[in-house]
Amino acid sequence: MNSQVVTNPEDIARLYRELSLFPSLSRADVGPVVTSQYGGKYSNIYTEWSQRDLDRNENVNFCRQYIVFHDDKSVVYSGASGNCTEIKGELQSKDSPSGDMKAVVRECTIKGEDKQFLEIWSKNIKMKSINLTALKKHGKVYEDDQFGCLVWSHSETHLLYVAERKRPKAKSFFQSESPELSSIGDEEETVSSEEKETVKGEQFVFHEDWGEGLVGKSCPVLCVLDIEGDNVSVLEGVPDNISPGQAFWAPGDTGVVFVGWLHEPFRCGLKFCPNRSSSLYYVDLTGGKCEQLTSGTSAVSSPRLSPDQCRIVYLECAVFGPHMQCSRLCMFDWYTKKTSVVVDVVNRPGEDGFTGIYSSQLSRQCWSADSQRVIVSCPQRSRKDLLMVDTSTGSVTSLTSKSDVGCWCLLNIERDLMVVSCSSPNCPPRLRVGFLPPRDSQEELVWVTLEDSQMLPEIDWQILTFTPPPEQDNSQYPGLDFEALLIKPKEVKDGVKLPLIVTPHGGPHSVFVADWFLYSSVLCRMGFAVLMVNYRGSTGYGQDNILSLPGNVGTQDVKDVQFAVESVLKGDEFDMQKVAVSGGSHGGFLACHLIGQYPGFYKACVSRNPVTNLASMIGSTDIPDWCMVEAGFDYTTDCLPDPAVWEQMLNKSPIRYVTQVQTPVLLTLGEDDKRVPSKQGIEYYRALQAKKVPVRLLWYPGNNHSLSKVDAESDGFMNIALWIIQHLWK
Ligand SMILES: CSCC[C@H](NC=O)C(=O)N[C@@H](C)C(=O)N[C@@H](CO)C(=O)O
Repeated sequence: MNSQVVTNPEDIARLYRELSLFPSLSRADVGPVVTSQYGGKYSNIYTEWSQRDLDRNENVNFCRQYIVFHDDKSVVYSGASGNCTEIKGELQSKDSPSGDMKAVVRECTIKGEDKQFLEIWSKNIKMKSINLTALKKHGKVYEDDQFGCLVWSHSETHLLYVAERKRPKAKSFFQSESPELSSIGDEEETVSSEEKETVKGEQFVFHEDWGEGLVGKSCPVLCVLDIEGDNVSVLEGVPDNISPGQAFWAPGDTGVVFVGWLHEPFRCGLKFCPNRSSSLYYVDLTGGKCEQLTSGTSAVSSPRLSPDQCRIVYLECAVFGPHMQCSRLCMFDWYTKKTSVVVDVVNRPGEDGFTGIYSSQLSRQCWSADSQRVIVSCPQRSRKDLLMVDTSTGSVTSLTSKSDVGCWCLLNIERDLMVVSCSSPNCPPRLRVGFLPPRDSQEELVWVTLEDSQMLPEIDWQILTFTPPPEQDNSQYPGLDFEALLIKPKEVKDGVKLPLIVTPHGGPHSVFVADWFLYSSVLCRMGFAVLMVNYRGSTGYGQDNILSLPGNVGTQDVKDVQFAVESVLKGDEFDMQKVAVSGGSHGGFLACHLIGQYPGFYKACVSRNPVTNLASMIGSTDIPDWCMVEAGFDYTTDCLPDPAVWEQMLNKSPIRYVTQVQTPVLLTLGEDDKRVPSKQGIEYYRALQAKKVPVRLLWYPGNNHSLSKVDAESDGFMNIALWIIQHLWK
């Protein structure tokens, strides 16, 4: 075999183990400014990381702190303060604004029972530990990014968080009454309040939840802990037809502002679906009155209050339609009660290259100290950059587009000190800080690295741009181009042609930005080139690019990927007899389409939780609207099955081409997938078996759509790598 590919399973596992050690940055908090008696200033930076632990088969979370000496506008000196500490059992934590206290929502098991506590720490003492489970005021606390929050009031006397609404205990009509609780004769009835609330016949009522990644989360409620009084109250006044989340204290702690998602007539999947009907609301704490602050005709998310507590920025996009779209950055003026559009949707990027805002979530803190600017990290074509938005002019300036780093994520900004994670396909995440220069200043932004990582010199990467041939241009949205990330070994022995693994992303409205990808990095270190295709329909290229795909899935996206592959193969770097395709979800849809529409071209196929039949998916997925929209139909909640629609859906699905498939297929399915039900993969599996096409199915219990638990991710990688090797060199 004239190649330089690592094929020994032990060597592959060693490479995976080595590269999986690199942690990812999940959070950073900036502590208060401390001034020494000599006038020197410093702030503590608290960071949280996540790392795969293959031996414990879990993702381990840990924190590390740093000290940054500064003069409020530049970093003078910085360094780590102490080593890492593993974080266990902490669902949420948040320092108070002054930094004097820290709140922690902790989950622990006592005598076999899961319990949740809300702890208040001050200096070196745990001042309070409130047993939320015993209080029985609500269900489990929400720790997710969709609804969850843990917010100190400006006065530092109250804490705001989100939990599941308390559900009355249900019992059977035939359950015998427990004697000590029933009254006999003149004995005082001593029925506990809980017993009084118990309802019969409700044990098996279906409670729909918010779908993939939010399983069991159905009716969130806003909860407030009065720290001094030690009591928890569930906020009243929230309309019955909405699910509240992403809450924070209004100016002066007069009430609470939050996002409310409409959950009537039914809930659909909400994770990665920022197009769900939602509005900003305000509940006044004194009168309990609830006021809707935005129109209710759009989808909003990520409301963020300015430091001067005068304005709220938030993201807005259209309801239904493509699940990820170009967002508007809007602003609500607290005192005039007026909303305005700061940055509108960008249909086609202009001369300045700004392609629009694509983000389902602003960082927890994103305002500059002067309450005039907002920092957004979002995809700009195949990069992810930091954008500075001037909220009074709407101007957008990239702070990082000239950098050779491909991916910048804003973790936090406090008093203009930004904390960021930056990475590239050949460089795992690094932690950097830098002061945002004053408004209208020409000063250069200077980044200081707090935690470096190891650049991998063996990995080379570049961004390729493609213009579809005229016959593949989209007549409704003409002139669109697209890109791909090409990741390949830096050193290639003379005469060796690289094997190529083609990876279209899922979504379809998402994007591969030049970030650190574990799978691609290991495959590259094994000797493969990886082509990660951002076909038309990807986010980050303008709204027209996104809108060009719905109704054309299964053709335009498939042709874009094939065009990119054939363009790359024209060079003599790659071995066109050793090309594999691998994708997940909609990426799996594309992988199955490619092997059906180009029989024999791909020598191996890997498909993770693939969409294989839109018609059979619509009745079982948490995103039925996605099936209709991507097939080219408008969706309404009362739409019913229609044979003509199902025929179109079938025609656009990979299952339609399964009779042409020759390529061996590896399917990896998550048992708990609510997004693309595993029956999709099994339907395709059976069709291949019937055709006697080599097919292998891996089934991962306890895993959902992302297959991101350590066991599925690591076992999945080994099987994918060996499947590709087996069939590229047979
Ligand atoms: C982050 S884009 C997700 C878009 C879409 N959201 C809701 O419908 C979605 O979940 N699409 C799936 C079919 C899909 O392709 N998911 C991708 C991207 O998350 C995946 O790799 O799982």
